[in-house]
Amino acid sequence: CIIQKSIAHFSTGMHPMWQGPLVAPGGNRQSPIDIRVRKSVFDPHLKPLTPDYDPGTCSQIWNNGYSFLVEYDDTTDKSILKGGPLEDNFRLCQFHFHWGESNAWGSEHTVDRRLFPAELHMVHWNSNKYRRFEEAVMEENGLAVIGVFLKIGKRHEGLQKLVDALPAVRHKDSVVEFTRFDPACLLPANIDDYWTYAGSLTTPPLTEAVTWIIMKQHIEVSHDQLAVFRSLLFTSAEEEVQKSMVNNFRVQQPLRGRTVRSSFT
Ligand SMILES: NS(=O)(=O)c1ccc(C(=O)N[C@@H](c2ccccc2)c2cnnn2CC(=O)NCCCS)cc1
Ligand SMILES: [Zn+2]
Repeated sequence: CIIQKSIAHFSTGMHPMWQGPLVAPGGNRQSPIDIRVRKSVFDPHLKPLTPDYDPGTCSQIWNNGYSFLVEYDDTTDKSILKGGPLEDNFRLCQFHFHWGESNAWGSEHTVDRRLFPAELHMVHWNSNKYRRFEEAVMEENGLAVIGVFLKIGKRHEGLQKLVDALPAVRHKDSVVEFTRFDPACLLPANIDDYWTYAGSLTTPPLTEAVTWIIMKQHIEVSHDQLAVFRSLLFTSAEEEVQKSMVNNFRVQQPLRGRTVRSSFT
């Protein structure tokens, strides 16, 4: 999902644009949200998630001035997500993270108000119904995003290859080739236990196109690995004032009567 750089440029003027409009105009399914565990409803019809990713489709890392995106070639159905709450085939186009300046906060979603130091988003679009990402992102059932919470603990061996590449994309709009990375290594051991709800992109255009699938089990990364995320910059090499890329998360949004379903009791 190599998104035309122009979109990223167009939207940079509105720093800190993440906070963006607090709620999209007329939005009643905005993200992120606080997941109230006792209010979630067990749905026995939810199937296990069946991601099937081909590391060969990994292409590059791009610092787009809000996060760093690891992008995948999504011109074929080589890296797809099926099952869970999804009726169709969803193609992986990119993954990225949100994190804080300290380990005390950084995630976008919370579980019973509990914050995590960071959150991984794996972004997929509905390739049964749409021909490309840009179409799907405007449609109600266009996207599926897997959210995984990160906790500080032991070093994540699979993540290290990505961490080592980050200094090459320190500044906004920098891109570096990045291949043969298997995104499945970032998923927790148990992907059968998740919450799912209808929501939106958490950065502009905030479109209400996302089926969110939030993993109950977190992954662990080391303090030093997360510190490298914080060494990235929101700003481009030309700008004289450099701003650390931290706290790139959106404030929580009202549930507006939505039900959060769980795949587990
Ligand atoms: N945080 S999240 O998982 O909810 C999330 C997932 C995907 C996108 C996204 O793909 N947005 C791009 C887009 C391009 C075309 C139409 C609409 C949206 C865009 C807009 N300006 N830059 N981009 C590039 C981009 O990928 N931004 C994601 C930032 C990391 S949160 C945004 C948020
Ligand atoms: Zn995100």
